[in-house]
Amino acid sequence: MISTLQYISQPMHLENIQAACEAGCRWVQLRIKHAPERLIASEALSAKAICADYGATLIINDHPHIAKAAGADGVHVGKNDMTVAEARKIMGSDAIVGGTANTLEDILQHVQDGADYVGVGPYRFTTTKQKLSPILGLEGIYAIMQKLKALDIDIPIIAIGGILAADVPDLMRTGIHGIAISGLLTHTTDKKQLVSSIMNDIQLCNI
Ligand SMILES: Cc1ncc(COP(=O)(O)OP(=O)(O)O)c(N)n1
Ligand SMILES: Cc1nc(C(=O)O)sc1CCOP(=O)(O)O
Ligand SMILES: [Mg+2]
Repeated sequence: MISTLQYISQPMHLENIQAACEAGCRWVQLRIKHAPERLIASEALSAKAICADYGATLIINDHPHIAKAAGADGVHVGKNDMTVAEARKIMGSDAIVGGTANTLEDILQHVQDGADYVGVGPYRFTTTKQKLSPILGLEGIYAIMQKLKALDIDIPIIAIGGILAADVPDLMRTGIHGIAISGLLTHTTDKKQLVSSIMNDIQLCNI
């Protein structure tokens, strides 16, 4: 089952992951950019231990070999990484493999490659990721969801990029499965309140 609320980690990764889990988030993506692979591998092992304590799913960004070695639940790959199909070969059929999309065509490719979910963004401008694809906004995400519906394609779509708590109801009404947040949760003091109010909004839109 793909969670409807996903936390994407930021520096002070282990502390932030612990805090996200403590606040009630049960899906974590370890996203460490521009660091030696041995450091990412060691952080992945520690992140795995934290997530195991909370029964949280752990996804490793960009690095299927590290994900597999750490016993993570899955991996997320984007345009500048290996393909979902290549990542699947490394991770095996039981693992979770997610891919990034900015267009309907990207999504269709990931579906063909056997993705379990697709992260679609950016919803709005964000400084968390460099070299952003074109901003989709609510209209862009809605248009993509309508096209998927017309094609009868049912894959969990996770919106990402600059998402704020107030965006959640409108975003969920486009038909997406859930959202991924990074800066919002990282920089919020009352994380428990934020997570529970977002989860509440997500649930209300699923009734
Ligand atoms: C859920 C989710 N969606 C999209 C991304 C972005 O992945 P990618 O395009 O590979 O960019 P980086 O995160 O590697 O900078 C993601 N990580 N998670
Ligand atoms: C990791 C990532 N991928 C994106 C994409 O558009 O593919 S946007 C993004 C950053 C998400 O962090 P925040 O919630 O702080 O904006
Ligand atoms: Mg990537």
